[in-house]
Amino acid sequence: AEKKAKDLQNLLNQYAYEYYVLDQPSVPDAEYDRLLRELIEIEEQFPELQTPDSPTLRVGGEILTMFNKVQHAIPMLSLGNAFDDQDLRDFDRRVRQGVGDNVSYVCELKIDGLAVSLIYEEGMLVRGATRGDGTTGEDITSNLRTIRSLPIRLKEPVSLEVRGEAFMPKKSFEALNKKRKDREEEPFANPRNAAAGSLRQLDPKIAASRNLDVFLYGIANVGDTGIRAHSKGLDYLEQLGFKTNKERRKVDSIEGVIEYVNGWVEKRPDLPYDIDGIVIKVDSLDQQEELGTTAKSPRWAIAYKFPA
Ligand SMILES: COc1nc2nc(N)nc(N)c2nc1C
Repeated sequence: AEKKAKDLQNLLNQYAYEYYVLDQPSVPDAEYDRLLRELIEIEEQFPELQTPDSPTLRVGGEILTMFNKVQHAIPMLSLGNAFDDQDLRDFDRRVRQGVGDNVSYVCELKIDGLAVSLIYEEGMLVRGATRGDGTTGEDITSNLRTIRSLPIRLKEPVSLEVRGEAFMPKKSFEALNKKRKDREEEPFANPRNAAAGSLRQLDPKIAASRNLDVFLYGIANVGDTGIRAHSKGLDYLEQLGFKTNKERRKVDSIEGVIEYVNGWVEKRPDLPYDIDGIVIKVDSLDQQEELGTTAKSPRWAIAYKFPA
């Protein structure tokens, strides 16, 4: 039974990775469900065989009485805003005054969800938290564990902290609100509120039922990895098994940024999730360090906000 359980855990985690992270399932849902039921039976019979990263744990554990407060060793900053092309050109001028004209930017979709911090030790998820006020957040590990696209065990046994945005896809939002209306419950105003409401539940089974998703967008303690470009950091996150947003693009001028931004103003409604803007970051980590941060925000990044 031990080998059977191990094989099933690994196989099901691989299937879930292909389905939720790569969006390229290799087996039909019925096959996944059949194998999962088999594993549930084995683990019920031999509880000691249930590993911390067993797929049977994705449905949520015991109900918490409260969320513990946690401190962010590295503050989770907020982003300065840009509202038009001129703001973007001003940002670019400030950057080039600081680090010279040889600058590349990474453009990323700004997902309209909830910023989260995830700490892994030797490849295992040990803590997930909300941003809170940037210094103090809430420990919502039990809820974040239920997000199928978030790895419990990384592909390499590394220790690091990553940041990203947890969100509810539009389709899940519409289905959830339909169910709430049928039950005469108050519908959620938008997917962001629905995601926040789901992650604030003390019962992880509720979060597990809400089809939440997450895109990781940065490494907090990147110094330890030896990576020197943000774009390489995102590639590294993918190698570790994280889900990153594939629409990102590295450009070599603010003109390239403006072209990318204007392109997404049109294409925004076609996305399967809400975005409220575009985040633009200096790609070189050396240049990021040279520019530094204010008390609130990095000088090397800006959020272009779409008109509400
Ligand atoms: C570097 O700091 C940040 N980077 C980000 N990147 C993306 N894609 N989306 C965000 N919401 C975001 N937020 C912050 C504070």
